[in-house]
Amino acid sequence: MNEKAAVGEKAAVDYVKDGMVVGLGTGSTVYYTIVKIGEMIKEGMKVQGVATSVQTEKLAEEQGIPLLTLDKVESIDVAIDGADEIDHHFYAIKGGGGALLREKIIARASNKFVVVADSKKVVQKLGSFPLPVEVVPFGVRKTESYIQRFGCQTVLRMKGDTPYITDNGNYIIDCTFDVIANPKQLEKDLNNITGVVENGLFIDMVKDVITINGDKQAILLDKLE
Ligand SMILES: O=C(CO)[C@H](O)[C@H](O)COP(=O)(O)O
Repeated sequence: MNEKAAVGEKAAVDYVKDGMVVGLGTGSTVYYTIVKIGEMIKEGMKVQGVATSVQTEKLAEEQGIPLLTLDKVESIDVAIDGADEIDHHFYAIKGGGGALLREKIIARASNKFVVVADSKKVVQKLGSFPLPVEVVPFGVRKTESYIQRFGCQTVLRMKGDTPYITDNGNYIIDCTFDVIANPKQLEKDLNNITGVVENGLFIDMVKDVITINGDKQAILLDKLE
């Protein structure tokens, strides 16, 4: 079994229980969680999902997972999602797939937020992966210049010849820092810029991380406090 399948399926089996409302992340790792939840439902378990993207909505529907909108649920028991990078303090970069805003809203609304990450995603320091920042299209070049003041190189994400558009109708600026020295502060600073909607740093949100150890087993990562 590949690493993504191993961590993705373990999350479904270990965290999703009968009667739960589950936040369904976006991407190629949580794909395996969603497919597994679909199987569990076919075997008789009652689970409802809240999707973090249009892409996940489609996948969940294909797998027979009943969906609710966020404002219809009282609380989300657990949300499960991938990450682009995660460190040992459980700070994460997300948004490689462009779904960071809905992912963060759903992670925030969940009683427990679990990240599924193959071994390549676990890093000592965040920053090798360009940090996605969702911005409103109006005045994007101005917003980009304010972001650059934090010492990064920026690229407006494109899809073909036109800017990539998120499910919320916004743009994404990918920001290369190499190393993010203080993720906690940077998360706040970026969100203080007028024109920034949200950034892909997830700070003090992740409760558990499922990854792969040296023996190729899916395990819970130890957290450095
Ligand atoms: O944040 C995300 C999407 O916005 C994904 O969770 C992240 O990009 C990881 O994706 P994958 O599991 O495909 O590597």
